[in-house]
Amino acid sequence: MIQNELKKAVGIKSVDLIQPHMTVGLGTGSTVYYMVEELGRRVQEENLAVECVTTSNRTWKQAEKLGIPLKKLDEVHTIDLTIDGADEIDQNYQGIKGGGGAHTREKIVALNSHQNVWIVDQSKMVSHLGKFPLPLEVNPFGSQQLFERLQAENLHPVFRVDDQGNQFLTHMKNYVIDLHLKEIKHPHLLADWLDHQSGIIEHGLFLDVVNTVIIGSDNGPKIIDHIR
Ligand SMILES: O=C[C@H](O)[C@H](O)[C@H](O)COP(=O)(O)O
Repeated sequence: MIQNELKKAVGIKSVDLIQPHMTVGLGTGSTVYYMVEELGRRVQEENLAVECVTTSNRTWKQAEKLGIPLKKLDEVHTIDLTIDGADEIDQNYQGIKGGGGAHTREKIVALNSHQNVWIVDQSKMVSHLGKFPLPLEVNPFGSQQLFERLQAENLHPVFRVDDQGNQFLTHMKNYVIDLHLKEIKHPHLLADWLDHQSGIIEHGLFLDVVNTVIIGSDNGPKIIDHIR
């Protein structure tokens, strides 16, 4: 199966986990796109009653068009379930997110959710994290000094640029620095160090977050449940 078909299959499958009257977090990305389309269909055709918060303007616009009831994060008390994509998941179900630069809002929503589900095609499953560059959302103020600090630590930073070669901006108008690490041997130690650097708004290591992973494979979606 081609990659988009795998993404579509897991996107559709994940909507089965949404129960009536849940508050649901909607992630961001090309896999989540299919989940949101299917959720919109069930809201429209099957009167599935839910309220949703989103992790990006992109997802908000898509969900709004489909008539999915939306709330701002600060308007809800709890989030029952969040469904999101991931860029890499290792054998301990730790992840890297932020390939689209949406990881700050994604992490805020994830850490406020009772359950987190990641939907991925099989290419995202890896033995060790780090082949995918680790995204950092950084404050533009002092970003050059931060960049040099990251260089001095041998973390191989690269400022992300957009298609036109301009500085990539997140929707909060911050920069993204990607760390080209090849392999992250100690994800918790790295996350802890990054958490203590001024100027880093959020990094893309999502550790001990996910409860369920749905992996798209040629044999159909495979659900790994009760991870934590
Ligand atoms: O910033 C982007 C998000 O973290 C996405 O969830 C992640 O990049 C996976 O996206 P996709 O499903 O398009 O590969």
